[in-house]
Amino acid sequence: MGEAPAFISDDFSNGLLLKSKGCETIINMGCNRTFVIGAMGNGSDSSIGVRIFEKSTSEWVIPTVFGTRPTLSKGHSAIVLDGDRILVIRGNSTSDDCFWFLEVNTAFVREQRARLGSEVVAWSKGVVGEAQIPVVISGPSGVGKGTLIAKLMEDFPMMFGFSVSHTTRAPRNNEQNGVHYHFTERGVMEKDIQDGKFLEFAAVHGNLYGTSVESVEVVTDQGKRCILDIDVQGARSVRASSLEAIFIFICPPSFEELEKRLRARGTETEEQIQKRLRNAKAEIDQGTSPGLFDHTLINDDLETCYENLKKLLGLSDGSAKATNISETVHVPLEHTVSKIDQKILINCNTLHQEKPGNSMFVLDLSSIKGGAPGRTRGLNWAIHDQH
Ligand SMILES: Nc1nc2c(ncn2[C@@H]2O[C@H](COP(=O)(O)OP(=O)(O)O)[C@@H](O)[C@H]2O)c(=O)[nH]1
Ligand SMILES: Nc1ncnc2c1ncn2[C@@H]1O[C@H](COP(=O)(O)OP(=O)(O)O)[C@@H](O)[C@H]1O
Repeated sequence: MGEAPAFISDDFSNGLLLKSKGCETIINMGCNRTFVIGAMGNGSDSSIGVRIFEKSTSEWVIPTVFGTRPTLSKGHSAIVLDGDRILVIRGNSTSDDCFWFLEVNTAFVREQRARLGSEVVAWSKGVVGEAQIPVVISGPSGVGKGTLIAKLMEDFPMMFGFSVSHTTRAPRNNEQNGVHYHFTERGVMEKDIQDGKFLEFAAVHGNLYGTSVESVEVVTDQGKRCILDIDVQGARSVRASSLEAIFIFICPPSFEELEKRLRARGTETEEQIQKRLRNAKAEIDQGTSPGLFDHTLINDDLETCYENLKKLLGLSDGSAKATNISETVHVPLEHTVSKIDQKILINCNTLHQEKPGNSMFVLDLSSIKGGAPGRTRGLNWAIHDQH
């Protein structure tokens, strides 16, 4: 692309200032790079695009974009957070689709940049409220993971969401594509893994299984706590990744009982049952050895195990802390944004609206953790109505 446009502003090394032209915001990151966030760039017509002006070479770069992209709005504001990400606030929208993070130099972005050898950015949606860290549940085939997770989802539908994995295994009779798994061709899945779309993957019982970044994002974008049902290898990968989670291993009361359950379920051939039982030994060994899992639960009596699981997740009093989504507020098109320490102040000019006045929202960034898309969560906020 050609010359730098005339409207690029001077360098604002503290990153607090933004300048917009139409629906574009211009952010200088350090001395070398200017991010132009708006309609143009690599966004499709309906999403916010990003392009980067490299001052040292006077060249425009269109980065590879990870994560779910925000849809275009009539206007937005943007502000630099801690030098590694930009907070983008979509105007004329409500808090469930208002705060977006553009990760420009987080650990995840640096990792992907090194892997691809080209410029990378990553979007993630800011969910207002106490977003709780994902729950990883592992255990041998037939131990009752699916049964326990189904109970949790049924009892707390507003609180938990299931990360739908991809797998190359064939669906069972009762399984629906997109609900239990995304059933996928091996070649397609291998390509997606190569393209960095997976948080983790593993070969289990002769098939490929994996958690896509998007499958976790879909849940966290709803403000729900994500549950991952993954094998021990997957749990180890997640442990090693930047995704913070609580790790729970479900253990059978005995090997004989495991075999009985697996046979009683009646979903596998004899050959598949034998393979799963062989693998179960190693899984139980690894799962119960120290260091990987935070907690082990024995699933002997189902109700007792379920109660213990709820206890671990802070739900033992039976109270459904129904949702993480707090009060929804509207951020108008006209607003200003500033940053003081770990607080973002959004001052809304409501003069042109039905109920004129000024409202100030304060977003608390202290609970935001760095890392991959899907991790930039947990905004707390307070509303200071200045009517
Ligand atoms: N690493 C990894 N393992 C997965 C994933 N999804 C499912 N698994 C694991 O794959 C194994 C086989 O799952 P499945 O075929 O549904 O059989 P089941 O264990 O008998 O329910 C189980 O240990 C699951 O926890 C995933 O996304 N990643
Ligand atoms: N505590 C339990 N006691 C007896 N049967 C159980 C218990 N937990 C689960 N089951 C049964 O065992 C079988 C395997 O459970 P499932 O949830 O499919 O296991 P996983 O998802 O770990 O493979 C199912 O038929 C389920 O109804």
